[in-house]
Amino acid sequence: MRVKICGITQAEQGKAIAREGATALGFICVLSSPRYVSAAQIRAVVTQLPENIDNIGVFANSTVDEIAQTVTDSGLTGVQLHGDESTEFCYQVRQSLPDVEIIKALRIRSLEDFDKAATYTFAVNTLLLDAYDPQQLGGTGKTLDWKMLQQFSPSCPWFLAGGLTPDNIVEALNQVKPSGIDLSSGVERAPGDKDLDKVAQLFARLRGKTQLDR
Ligand SMILES: O=C(O)c1ccccc1NCC(=O)[C@H](O)[C@H](O)COP(=O)(O)O
Repeated sequence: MRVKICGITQAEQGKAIAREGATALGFICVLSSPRYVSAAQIRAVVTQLPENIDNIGVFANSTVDEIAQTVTDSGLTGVQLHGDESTEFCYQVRQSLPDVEIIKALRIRSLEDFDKAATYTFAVNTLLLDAYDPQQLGGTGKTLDWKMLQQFSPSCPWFLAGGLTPDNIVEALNQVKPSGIDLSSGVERAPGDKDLDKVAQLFARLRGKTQLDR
């Protein structure tokens, strides 16, 4: 299973989290987020990481040119589209960046959103399901209805996100079988400042539960 830890801002924390077993790190490229990092800051982190780590930039309602420029400047290997991007826009990003993993994040409110998610599978490599919040796009700490997610089986790999913590991860994975998990505020001291004890606790619980990739 893939494990993505999102909202990395510091190289030392990124390196430590990769050593613990993360398969992917997420970097927030959304200016309004307290976890925002510039392309230069991302590059300073990714150059210190092992090559097998996926480095995912999280964008919301950016243009294709802005995304492509950030990928070039930073060394990102993946792009997560976390705003209101259409299927056509996702496809355009995929065409522009053929060697980059394209992840579409959807903020789920009801069962109907599963049908919407299915419409993106032709345009992206991977889906990510996050919790809905009227004020914040992501990093909210809110959980999804895991029981409802038992009905979600898209034709592409997908990440479960939203309020996952070392304390609830085993319960979540007992109910849902995603291809990967994504955590941010559940392993933080403050926005953008990861709590390495919580990260260690998370991987200890995962090792007892599931086969990690790598
Ligand atoms: O984390 C942010 O600040 C953020 C801001 C704007 C768009 C997306 C953002 N985060 C996206 C993520 O992938 C988070 O990991 C995801 O929302 C889960 O967060 P959490 O519920 O805190 O685990």
